[in-house]
Amino acid sequence: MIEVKDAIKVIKSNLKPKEDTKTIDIINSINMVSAQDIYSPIDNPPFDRSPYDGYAYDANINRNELTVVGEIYAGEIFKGVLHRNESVKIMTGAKIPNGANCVIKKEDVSVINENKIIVNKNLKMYDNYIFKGEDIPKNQLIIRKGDIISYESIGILASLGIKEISVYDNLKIGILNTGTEIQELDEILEDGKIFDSNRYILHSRLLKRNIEPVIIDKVEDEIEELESKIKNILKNVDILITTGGVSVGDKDLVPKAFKNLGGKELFWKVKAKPGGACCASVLDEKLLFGLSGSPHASGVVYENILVPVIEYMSHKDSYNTIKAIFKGNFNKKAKIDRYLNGRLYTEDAKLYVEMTDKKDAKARLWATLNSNCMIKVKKGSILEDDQLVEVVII
Ligand SMILES: Nc1nc2c(c(=O)[nH]1)N[C@H]1C(S)=C(S)[C@@H](COP(=O)(O)OP(=O)(O)OC[C@H]3O[C@@H](n4cnc5c(N)ncnc54)[C@H](O)[C@@H]3O)O[C@H]1N2
Ligand code: MOO
Repeated sequence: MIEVKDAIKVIKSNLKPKEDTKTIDIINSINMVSAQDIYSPIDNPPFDRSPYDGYAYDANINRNELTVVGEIYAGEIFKGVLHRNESVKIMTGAKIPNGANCVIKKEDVSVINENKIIVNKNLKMYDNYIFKGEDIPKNQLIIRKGDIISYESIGILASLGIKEISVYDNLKIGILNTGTEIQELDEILEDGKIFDSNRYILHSRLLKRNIEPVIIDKVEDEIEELESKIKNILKNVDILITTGGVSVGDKDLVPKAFKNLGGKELFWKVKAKPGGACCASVLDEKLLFGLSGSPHASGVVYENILVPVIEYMSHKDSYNTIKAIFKGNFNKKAKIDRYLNGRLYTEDAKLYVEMTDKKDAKARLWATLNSNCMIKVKKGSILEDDQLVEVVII
């Protein structure tokens, strides 16, 4: 039995981040990890432009009455050159014409007629003037290899005309739900059987992290069939996650199957409550991870061990824990770290967390319904009202 942090460590030391890359349209790149440094190929903005609707002119005027010699809208250009005491009516975003070096807002002029204005403010050169490349100059490093693509970075890429980028390929993950008792949702529930909820929870958990499982299958508690399914799935995945069959029962065959197939066992059982029943092996640089069949227990291990591992293998690092003020009481001491279903909420600009399952019954799915986090109770401790607690964002 090892600590959660050591479980993560031992997996990381036996597996490398996935190096495969692919080139994709930026529209599909949200939350992907860039596999390249990206430099700006152009200046942004690509030309000197006006920040206001107004009039562009040379600030070195020698009178405040100016002749209006033309008008430019955004997207258009003024072909001539402005002379002193001449101006051009200009709209926000339009290219500032040659000869002009400032823009006066429309509100700051008196219009005499179509061809004449009086400027009511003294502007200096480059007042109200946006320079070419002022936002992002050409050759600027905008995204580093390893950066997670955000919608802001997608916006910047688009503004620079970059349509495709190279990213690390998604991890290929397979799900294998084990158990003779589990049934498909469209079957009639037989006596002694249950519907397979783990598959749906796990699939959704992966989707939430932008990972579409490549294979989803189920298998009864029969060692040969189990081994053969695992073997087949492994051909196409980087990580295989199983649920069920990892404890000490006669039909808890998953650790045995991993071993029989030649997997190197990294651990069996971790110090977490619930979730202690789980196992991990590596085989051909792939991770075989056996989660417990119990839905909350498997969620604890998924969020606290698998997420950091998945993030690591995806070149990310975002195991999120924060501190919040605990509301309520929890008096059960345990010899190992415990994880409670919780709900974070804010009140008067403070972050609070409360339990969603007063009984902390590990098998209860209901308690997970309104949960948005897990509350960590360190071994040997209890929780008191208003104390600060560590919370894992899920
Ligand atoms: N003698 C002992 N018995 C058990 C121990 C122990 O230490 N000694 N540990 C208990 C704990 S804690 C847990 S957790 C479970 C872990 O069991 P497994 O991981 O082997 O999982 P199963 O036995 O296959 O299933 C547990 C539970 O979850 C239900 N289940 C299974 N698959 C699904 C699914 N796809 N969807 C919904 N529910 C599922 C299954 O029917 C069981 O009720 O072992 C304890 N026993
Ligand atoms: O070990 Mo079980 O996995 O506590 O719920």
